[in-house]
Amino acid sequence: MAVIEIANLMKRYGELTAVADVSFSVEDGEIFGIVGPNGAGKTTTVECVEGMRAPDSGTVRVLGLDPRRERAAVRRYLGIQLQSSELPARLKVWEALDLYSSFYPEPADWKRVMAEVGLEDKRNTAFGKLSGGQKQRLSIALALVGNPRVAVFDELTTGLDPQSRRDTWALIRSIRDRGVTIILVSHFMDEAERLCDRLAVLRAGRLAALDTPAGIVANASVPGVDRPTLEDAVLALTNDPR
Ligand SMILES: Nc1ncnc2c1ncn2[C@@H]1O[C@H](COP(=O)(O)OP(=O)(O)OP(=O)(O)O)[C@@H](O)[C@H]1O
Repeated sequence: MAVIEIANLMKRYGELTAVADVSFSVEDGEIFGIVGPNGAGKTTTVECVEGMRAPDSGTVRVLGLDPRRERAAVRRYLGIQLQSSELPARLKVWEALDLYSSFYPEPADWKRVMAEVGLEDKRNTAFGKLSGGQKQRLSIALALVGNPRVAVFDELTTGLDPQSRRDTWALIRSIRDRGVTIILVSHFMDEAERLCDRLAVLRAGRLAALDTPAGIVANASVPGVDRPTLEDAVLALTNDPR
């Protein structure tokens, strides 16, 4: 079953066409990655899924609902990762979780979510005193506290040390194993390869490829490289002057 369906999405900012024509579906229980260079339209695409931007044309459906016209209903099903700078510095970890869970009609038990992301021992710590990795884990917890069917993570592990990145990947897998469908916007090809079931590769607002990471590598034509990596394949697709 498709949880998210995007058909011929187009979005302009004035003269600039950020998303020209993008179509894909995300299946229930997938970890679906969106990759591509800066400015390719990744964030704009997920903002249309979240209902934060109105498409100029095309359709977006989340569990069959229109994220603009049925925004309140869609918000109940979607967990969105905050940019970590968006929380007040003095808010404590438990207060943030308690506050966010109050926004949802059927929230998860925030104490369980706090334990799942490994922040129990920081429950009384103010947001401003957390390390970068702990802030990131709190932002993941806040995306999960509403008990979402779909969670959207944009640049999940940017700025994290190698161990924290691996811990975050394990956390994302365990969230998926609980039945949450995940959309991940990433610049890290190792992350996309290890975590994602399928990838949409965007280039200048269009789909350059839609396949499993292994499928993208297998179909890549990277001149002069015998055994291309996913990064080689994605760079070849997104640098193609066609
Ligand atoms: N609010 C806005 N107003 C005007 N132009 C915008 C706005 N948001 C994004 N853009 C432009 O739209 C294009 C696509 O931006 P978008 O943020 O969707 O790309 P992205 O693939 O997420 O890039 P990045 O990897 O740098 O985050 C870019 O050229 C960007 O400058």
